[in-house]
Order: sequence, then C-alpha cells, then structure tokens
Amino acid sequence: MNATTAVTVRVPAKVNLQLAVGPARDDGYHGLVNVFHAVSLFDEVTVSAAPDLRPGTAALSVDGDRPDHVARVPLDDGNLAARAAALLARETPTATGVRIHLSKAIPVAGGMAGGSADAAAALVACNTLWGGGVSRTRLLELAADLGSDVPFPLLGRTAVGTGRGERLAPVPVRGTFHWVFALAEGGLSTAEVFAEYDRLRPDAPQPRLDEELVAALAAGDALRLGAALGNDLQRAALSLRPGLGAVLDVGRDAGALGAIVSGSGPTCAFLVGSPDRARELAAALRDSKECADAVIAHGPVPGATVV
Ligand SMILES: C[C@@](CO)(OP(=O)(O)O)[C@H](O)COP(=O)(O)OP(=O)(O)OC[C@H]1O[C@@H](n2ccc(N)nc2=O)[C@H](O)[C@@H]1O
Ligand SMILES: Nc1ncnc2c1ncn2[C@@H]1O[C@H](COP(=O)(O)OP(=O)(O)O)[C@@H](O)[C@H]1O
Repeated sequence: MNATTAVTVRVPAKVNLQLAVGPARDDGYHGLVNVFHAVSLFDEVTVSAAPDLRPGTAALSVDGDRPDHVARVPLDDGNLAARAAALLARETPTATGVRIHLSKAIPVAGGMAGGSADAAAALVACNTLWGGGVSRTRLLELAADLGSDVPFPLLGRTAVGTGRGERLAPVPVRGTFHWVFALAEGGLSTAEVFAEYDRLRPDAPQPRLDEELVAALAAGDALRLGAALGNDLQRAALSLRPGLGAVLDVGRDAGALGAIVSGSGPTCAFLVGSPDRARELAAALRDSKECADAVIAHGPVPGATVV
C-alpha cells in the first residue's frame, strides 16, 4: 500500500423528524421510533496510512469554522472516529495505523450526531484505505456497536430507526425540504437529556411511528410535515436549557412551518417553504440574539460518500 494515499469521506448531519421515546429498557437504553433526515451540513473525514503507528491506532487532528465547537472535539482514543478505525481494524488483516483529520461543520454536542457522522465516515474511509474488505452489511453492524446514531449516516436520506434507533428502514421522500438550524452556546449531553426525560415522563408509552408524518414526507408537503414534526426529548432539553423556548418562539413568530429541538439538543430546527424563506428566518434568528448563530441547509441528502 502507498503510505501517502489519503481517502476523504463527506458525511451529513441529521435532524430527527419524529423522535418517539419509550420507557427505559433493562440495558439502560430507550426504545425509539426515530425518523432520521440527513441535511446538507457536512463534516469531512480524511484518513491516511501512518506506518509509524500500530495497526488500528489513530492520530487525530481537527479544524472547522467555529473555534468553540472545534475545542470540544476530543483528540484521544475517545473520539468516535478513532474508535471506528480501531473496531474495523480488528477484522481487517491489511489494517494500518492512521492519521485522521476531521473538518467539522456539524455542531458539536448539538443533537445533530456529528460524532456519529464522523464514526460512520471513518468506517467508510478506513475500509477504502485498507482495501474494502468489509461488507456494507458488516459496516452497519459495526456502526451499531459504536452508537445508536452511527448506522444512519452510512445510509443518509431519510430513514426510520427502531430498537435503540440503530435498526433502519428507508422512508420515501418526495422533493427537497428547506431548514434553518439555530446553533447554541455550549452542548447538551445525550445521556443527561434521556435521564431528564425519565424524570419528567416515568410513564412513557411504547413509541409508534406517526403515519401522518410518513404521508407528509411521501407527498413532499412541507406544510403538513411542519405540523407533524415531533420530539419527545424536547421537554427534557428545554428543562435543562430553558432559553431554548425563546429560540423556538423567534422561529415560530418569523413564520416557520415547524419548530423543534433537534434530537437531544440544544440545536433548534426550523422547517420553511423555500430557500428565500430560509434566508429570512436565519436573519430573524441572528437579529434576535437568542442563539449563537443560524445556518441554512436542505434535506434529504446522501449518506457518507468518498470524495
Ligand atoms: C438522541 C439521539 C437521537 O437521534 O441523538 P442526538 O440527538 O443525541 O444526536 C440518539 O438517540 C442518541 O444516539 P447516540 O448519541 O448514538 O447515543 P449512544 O451513544 O448510543 O448512547 C448514549 C447515551 O444516550 C442514552 N440513549 C441513547 C439511545 C437510546 N435509544 N436510548 C438511550 O437512553 C443512553 O443514556 C446512552 O448511554
Ligand atoms: N468526532 C467527534 N466529533 C464531535 N464530538 C465527538 C467526536 N467524537 C466524540 N465526540 C464526543 O461526543 C459528544 C457528542 O457529540 P456529537 O456527536 O457532536 O453530538 P450529539 O450526540 O449531541 O449529536 C461530544 O461532546 C464529544 O465529547
């Protein structure tokens, strides 16, 4: 193998269109119905062979436009991309040590699964670098071992996750939806938000897929989709970060078709009807000073792709 070969994979963020959360299971996880939707905020993960490092170990570097987010990315073996490389190396005889560079645009600890996206991208990038020996089915299994959110960015587009969110089935979508994301100062811990959910909802029912949401997606109807968006973790995220209520209000008052916390938060997601409306809503959010920044994206977009 050529030690200078580098592979770059582009991978999208997600927003949860429906996040229905059941009671805590015996293993501590929660049964979910989790409708993932991949949006056009992308991280890039570049891997190159590092013959000076032991096979399966990684040296990490990171950059990105937002220094406060970049500073929160761990550069040790706790990084999900490094864990992905180590896991894949265990079943790849040609595995090398790797340098992994993360170019971050997905908010960190923002409820948009940036770490999971990087792990999925690292699986694809290392599998390509090391000769592509591991099947896509097996990559999806390894992804599920890394985290509940890691399989989805391998698929991209729109999919429903059941179990703890890792068992995926594609959901048909017509057309393109337009989004604005309000970024927050600081992140929220997913585990803490689920714990707050348990405190607030000790009697949670079993989660069920919202058929109205599925119909709105199939019809490409943004008005119907906006009304059907739902996130059971939103109350918990608002309880831990009450200021998010004002962010959601700004978006609603500015005409968003739907306004929700993205996953475990604290990023807030706003559905609008067109790119022009997205620009207007992003400006209203920035002017309000209720959030750190606002970014525009569209979905669905493809999953992890070698570029
Ligand atoms: C909430 C969601 C919605 O898509 O994502 P984020 O919004 O944080 O990105 C996911 O369920 C997060 O998935 P992920 O971030 O991969 O979580 P994991 O590493 O599997 O688990 C982290 C912790 O979250 C809690 N957890 C996660 C998934 C699940 N179905 N039930 C849980 O209770 C557990 O406390 C677990 O220890
Ligand atoms: N590659 C990575 N990028 C970002 N965060 C990572 C990464 N690897 C591990 N982490 C850790 O995962 C935590 C959750 O980050 P992230 O996946 O961005 O958010 P969320 O789980 O809210 O979607 C971060 O606080 C960070 O400590």
